[in-house]
Amino acid sequence: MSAFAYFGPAGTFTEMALNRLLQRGVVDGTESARTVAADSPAAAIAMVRSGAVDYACVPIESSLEGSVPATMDALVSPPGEHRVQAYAEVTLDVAFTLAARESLDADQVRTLAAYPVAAAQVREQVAERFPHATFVPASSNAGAAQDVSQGLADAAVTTQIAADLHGLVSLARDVADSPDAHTRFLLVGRPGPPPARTGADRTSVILDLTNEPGSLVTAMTEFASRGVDLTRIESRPRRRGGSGQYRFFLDAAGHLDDAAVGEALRALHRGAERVVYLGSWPVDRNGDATPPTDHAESLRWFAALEQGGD
Ligand SMILES: O=C(O)C(=O)C[C@]1(C(=O)O)C=C[C@@H](O)C=C1
Repeated sequence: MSAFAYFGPAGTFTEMALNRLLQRGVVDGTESARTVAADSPAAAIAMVRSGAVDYACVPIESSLEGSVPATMDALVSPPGEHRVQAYAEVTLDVAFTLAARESLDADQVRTLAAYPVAAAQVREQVAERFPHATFVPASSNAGAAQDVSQGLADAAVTTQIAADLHGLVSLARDVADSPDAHTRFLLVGRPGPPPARTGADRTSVILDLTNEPGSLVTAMTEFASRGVDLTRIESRPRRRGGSGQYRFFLDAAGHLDDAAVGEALRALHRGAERVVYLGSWPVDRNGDATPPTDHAESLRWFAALEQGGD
């Protein structure tokens, strides 16, 4: 049996994402899984590092709010600790339920408990439908429902599951400022062999670069010159070692076993101060993950030369 932590409590989108990953059987041990709620993405990942659980499911990227900083910072290993590695991803459509302890008119909603990432995704809709409401921060979408059930706010921006779990009444369903809002989640474990290449994979690395002109351009060129598409580039402060020091999170289309990606990573390792491999895994919703194919052809040509071929 394997244990899986998720950013909880029960009823978050992250729990739904984990359930989807378990149904798909993306790693060993999903048939008899034990799931554990954690207070934050960082707490879920810390449980992986300490060995308390085998995997953690965490949100990584929202289509409306961008990368989730709390998760990115937690993916960076503290000095002296092993890295963590992602093995799978799932993308969920995200629409929120606004719920209260009893049926309320729109102008009776004065305080609205919301996880800040969620508030940012419904701000326009809320201003239109609940013009007198002010957001008060909650610890997660499910936490918002819990707060309302305890009388801490008039209504919650939450998930339908969490509203039901806490016995709340829905005031509005499917609320989102963009109709195709979605969030991508990662399943993170301790280091191991990546899942087999599928031909539609994502590879992720964290780079610490020397602070000198052109170091980021040079790193990105290792991918570009090999025809590898970068699907996400983010920077975060290093938090240690003084202000103005950043690290870079790069997602590339392709797998460690795609020749072009492997070569790019080896070149990065030669040039960067530190390269942390975050894994290679199948892309859930494809569109931008096709690895370059011509590179394998150049390797075949080179191998043939060594054998005396043309
Ligand atoms: O609180 C939740 O329900 C979560 O799963 C977290 C989270 C996030 O942090 O991005 C996930 C999806 C939504 O975009 C809003 C919140």
